[in-house]
Amino acid sequence: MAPINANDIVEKNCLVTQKVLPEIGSDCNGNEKTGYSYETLVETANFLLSRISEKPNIGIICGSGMGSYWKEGSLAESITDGVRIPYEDIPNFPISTVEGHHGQLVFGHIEGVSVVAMQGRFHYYEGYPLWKCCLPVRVMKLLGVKILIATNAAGGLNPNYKIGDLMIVRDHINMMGFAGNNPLHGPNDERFGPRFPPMNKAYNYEFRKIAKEVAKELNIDHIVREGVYTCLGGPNFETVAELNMLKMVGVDAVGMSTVHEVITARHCDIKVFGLSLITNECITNYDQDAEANHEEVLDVGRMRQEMLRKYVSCLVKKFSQADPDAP
Ligand SMILES: O=P(O)(O)O[C@@H]1C[C@H](O)[C@@H](CO)O1
Ligand SMILES: Nc1nc2[nH]cnc2c(=O)[nH]1
Repeated sequence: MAPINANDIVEKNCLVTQKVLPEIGSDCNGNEKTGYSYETLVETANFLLSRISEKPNIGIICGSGMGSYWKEGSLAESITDGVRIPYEDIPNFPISTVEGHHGQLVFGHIEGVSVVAMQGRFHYYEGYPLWKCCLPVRVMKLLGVKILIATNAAGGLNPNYKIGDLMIVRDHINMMGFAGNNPLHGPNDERFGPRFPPMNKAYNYEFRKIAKEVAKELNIDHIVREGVYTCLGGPNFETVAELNMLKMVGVDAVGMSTVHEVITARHCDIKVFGLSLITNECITNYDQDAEANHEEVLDVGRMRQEMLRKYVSCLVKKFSQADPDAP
């Protein structure tokens, strides 16, 4: 009998179990996939359009504790005329593996505005390359989305921030990008956007101004801050030395998402508003007993659920009125 060749087993298993998708591009060694083709994402968008009766104007990414779960009173639950489509039913979509992330798209209305919300997002630490984490943003573009509200849970590094505060994202530092890990890495398709997109106006000025005004109207301005967010790859929380380094370079809040989604959105000319819920205090000295943990992140999300629902709902309405492109 011929000896068993491990390669044959792997290859056979791959043929049976691997769903072959038309990913495009490669790195200079010719083996790293860098995206799905425009045409593939059009297929995904057409599938979704066949399930809904109105195109969404605003896309919302519900992060950990920001409506990523389906609970009474959450932002995603407040969407009226809701059409819910689980990620696993959507052609070419990844699936959500994070506790507290429901894993579905919700189409419908908030304050009369047509929206699509991601209940749960995709993270690098789940094993997805950045382009795949951001695939839904490109699909949103193809669905007609003009504005993206990207929310996240983050650790508060600014010593003035308290647990439960909200941070309007003024800007980000693309730490993973410093090492060349970027969702736009690989061949560029001009139908999405330019090869070298600017990022100095990543977070829309007008929306940030509106968000501060709305915070005053809702009487929550005492907990609403504005600052700089950074994303690290995760899944571990940071060491004391790492946090002190981030503090030195001007980071106010640390998370594991958003930055690459925002880059992808700006690349295809979607206007962006970013909002972080400060779910824990970053520990920047060695004397503290406390340790960061995901349960605390979800608990603080639950605690702020009602306020976030109100705040983001108002923002949806005001952004839609302020955006001359949005119907
Ligand atoms: O999905 P987001 O960025 O809101 O969630 C953050 C990052 C990790 O997924 C999780 C850690 O608790 O919170
Ligand atoms: N990287 C990181 N992500 C978070 N998400 C929620 N809290 C944190 C944190 O402290 N660090």
